[in-house]
Amino acid sequence: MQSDEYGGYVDSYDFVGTGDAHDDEGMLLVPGQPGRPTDANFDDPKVASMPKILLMGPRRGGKTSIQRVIFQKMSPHETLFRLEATQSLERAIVDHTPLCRFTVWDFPGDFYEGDETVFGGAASLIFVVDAQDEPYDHVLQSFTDAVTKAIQLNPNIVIEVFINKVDGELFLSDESKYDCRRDVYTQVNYELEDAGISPDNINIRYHLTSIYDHTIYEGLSRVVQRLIPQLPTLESLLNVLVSQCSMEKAYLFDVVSKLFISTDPGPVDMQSVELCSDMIDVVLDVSGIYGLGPSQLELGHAAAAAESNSVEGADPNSTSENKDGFDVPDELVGTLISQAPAEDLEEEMVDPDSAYDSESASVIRLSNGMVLYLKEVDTMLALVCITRSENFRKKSLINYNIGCLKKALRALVDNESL
Ligand SMILES: Nc1nc2c(ncn2[C@@H]2O[C@H](COP(=O)(O)OP(=O)(O)OP(=O)(O)O)[C@@H](O)[C@H]2O)c(=O)[nH]1
Repeated sequence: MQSDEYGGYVDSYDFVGTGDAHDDEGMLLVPGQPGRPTDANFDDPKVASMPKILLMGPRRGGKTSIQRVIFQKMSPHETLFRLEATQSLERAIVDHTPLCRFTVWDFPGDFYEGDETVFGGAASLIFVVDAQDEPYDHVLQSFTDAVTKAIQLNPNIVIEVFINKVDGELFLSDESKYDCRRDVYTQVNYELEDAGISPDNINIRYHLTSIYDHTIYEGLSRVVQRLIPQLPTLESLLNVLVSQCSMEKAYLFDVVSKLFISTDPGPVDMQSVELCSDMIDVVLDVSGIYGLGPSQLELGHAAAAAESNSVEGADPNSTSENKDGFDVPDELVGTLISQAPAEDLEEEMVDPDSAYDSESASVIRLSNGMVLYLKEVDTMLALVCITRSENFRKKSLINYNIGCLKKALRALVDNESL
């Protein structure tokens, strides 16, 4: 039996590492998330209509590692010994939250010589360059080939260059990273001009990334944000929330991938994004350990709330309509409960599906007087706010406004599925 939702659940799974599933064309199918079905049909109109992100670039640049670390929660160190060279196109569906759905196409190294029509329906082309493998000229020639074909077939495609592996001894200083970016940028422009393409006519974004730190999340978040048609609406909703509640910053995170899909229009400070993203780990870990007792499952409380000094636990008496008065659909609570089998507790990795639900909330007070406030706002979507402690006193006002935001998000999702 298969559910009609791709983020839904089937009763037969092929987990990563327990056997590879192949589609009709013999392509290896990789689940978008551990526990997701691998027998997804990429020809299904619903899947086919999702935006496509293409991962291309030279061999061992780090394409598969990026995909596995972000979307399948492989630890960066594991990529060292668990990944073999990609032999054929690998595709994955990323469908954790209704506002952000897409497919990732991981091509084998070197420029893809096969069917160029793949560029046709693609939203983004990410070209992954190994920053530690100088000189880049040979690699960037194949980049020019890919870009030329991509923009010929699809002028709307967004080109992103991930200058990957900016870590280790070679890139200890920020200066060395910026030098590397400048080298790649100059070389790309040179190659494009050589191929008769004016670099001014193509919008190419450059990201310095490493799977060993937060830069890869930042780079992919920027890519993914461009795929969301409702982004301007999300930004203005967050803007209203931030100004009404005198917050410093608010981010919407996909809880599973930990990519931030939107924020208010104020400047983004990556340290604060990292902090918010770490908070998601804390919530999932604490909920995974303490939030899944049988009694809580019966009551529909898969969430625990963490606070650095004190813990704000979920109200044991609350029902599916929580204390803030938000309407939490009973079916949702029911689904979440049914997805939390006891054996999950034995898994080393916390399954976000079972550790995160409509009751999930957490407050962390920092020693510098700032407060981080996390609240569930939609399926696998978390709002993480940064606010001064003096502005956090009117918590009911903040919760009321977050309730309004939640309703607006639901309306956006419902509109989308019409
Ligand atoms: N230091 C460092 N190593 C990385 C990073 N990303 C990937 N690697 C390593 O690079 C090696 C190759 O990674 P892959 O993900 O297999 O590269 P690929 O581009 O998919 O290679 P093909 O499958 O041959 O196309 C692995 O040993 C990874 O551990 C990074 O950000 N920093």
